Amino acid sequence: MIIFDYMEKYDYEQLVFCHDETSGLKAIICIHDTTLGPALGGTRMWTYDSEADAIEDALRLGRGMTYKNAAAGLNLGGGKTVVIGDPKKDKSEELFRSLGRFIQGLNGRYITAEDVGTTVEDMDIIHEETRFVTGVSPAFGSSGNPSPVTAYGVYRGMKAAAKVAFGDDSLKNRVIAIQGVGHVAYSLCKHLHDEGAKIIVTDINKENVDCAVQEFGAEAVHPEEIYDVECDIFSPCALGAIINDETINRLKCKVVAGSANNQLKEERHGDLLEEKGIVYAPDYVINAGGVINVADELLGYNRERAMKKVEGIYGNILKVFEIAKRDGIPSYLAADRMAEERIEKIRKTRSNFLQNERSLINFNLK
Ligand SMILES: NC(=O)c1ccc[n+]([C@@H]2O[C@H](COP(=O)([O-])OP(=O)(O)OC[C@H]3O[C@@H](n4cnc5c(N)ncnc54)[C@H](O)[C@@H]3O)[C@@H](O)[C@H]2O)c1
Ligand SMILES: CC(C)C[C@H](N)C(=O)O
Repeated sequence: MIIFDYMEKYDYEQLVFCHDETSGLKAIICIHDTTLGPALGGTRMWTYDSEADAIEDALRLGRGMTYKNAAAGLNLGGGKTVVIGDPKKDKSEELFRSLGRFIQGLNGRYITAEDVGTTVEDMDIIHEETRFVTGVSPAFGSSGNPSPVTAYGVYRGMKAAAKVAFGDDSLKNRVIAIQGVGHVAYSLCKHLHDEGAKIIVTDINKENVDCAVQEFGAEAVHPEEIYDVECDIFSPCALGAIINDETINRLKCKVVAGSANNQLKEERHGDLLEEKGIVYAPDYVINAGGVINVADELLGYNRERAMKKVEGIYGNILKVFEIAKRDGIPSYLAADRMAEERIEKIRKTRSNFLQNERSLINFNLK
């Protein structure tokens, strides 16, 4: 990959390579766009096959956060960190403190939180070195693990998508097939079970499946069978790129609505879902509950205020489909348009000179 060509193509601001010999830290911090505010996005720890893969992931995920934060109505730009390493073997206090110092060095242009491979405990260590971290333990006045809140947002967005597809947002007796029943989907199952939905789950981790079967009366299927099950809603809550040429013609659902990031392998798969008459709830709109919740820490965490905003994911999904109808485009493009329109409007609104610009973020509270 020619890095500057890629950065120019998608208008990236900054890419930071972090190395620390003592801790073995090798990390990449991507800041995509800070028009709306400092870039907020999680830290992913993963065993990448190559450095090129890690750079590409940081770039792709950082840009995704710009769209997610903008569409969620947050005063935040988008960024992400990737740490090259095995989260099961390579974590240490010195590694996360070292990362915290690099983040502190960016002086608030980038704020981190949890992502795949990192936990509240890791954020607590980063917090030793920088205040530009969220998703820290409630003991610090912070919001803690974002997953249950992400799940609540997905539940709200799923109801909105059901309203678009079926004209009724009730999930009672709806058959919902969930791929991956980890942190987010476990909490999602609770909401669905409480509303009387029929749940089908799969996971490569048998313990997670057993738990969903016992606690929520879910039916279990083999991971490869999940694409073929007859259902109302298919909910991808494991991996990205699962809507692809191999899976798309197998889907027997009316709605795709789940927490996984980057569900469409390529944009054209969003067009194909539209052609098949499947209502697709764009991933970064429906899964924004976690970032909405951690972002509230920057104002002085107030759970009630944060949850009210997460409830709003219902309305955000409906708005996406209004734009899709207005402009005659598929929902994934409508979501992009919604985010881009907001960024452009705020860019213009804030372009005049102000002697004392008001900061929308209060870092001193942490
Ligand atoms: N945690 C959050 O707050 C949050 C916020 C936004 C987006 N997301 C996204 O939602 C998804 C789930 O996040 P999570 O925090 O629950 O992660 P998790 O790791 O706790 O859960 C993922 C689950 O998927 C399972 N899985 C992996 N590969 C699979 C496969 N091929 N088939 C079936 N199951 C498989 C794993 O065993 C695991 O149980 C991820 O894509 C993540 O990026 C999470
Ligand atoms: C800030 C984090 C809670 C973000 C989360 N990992 C996401 O992808 O939305």
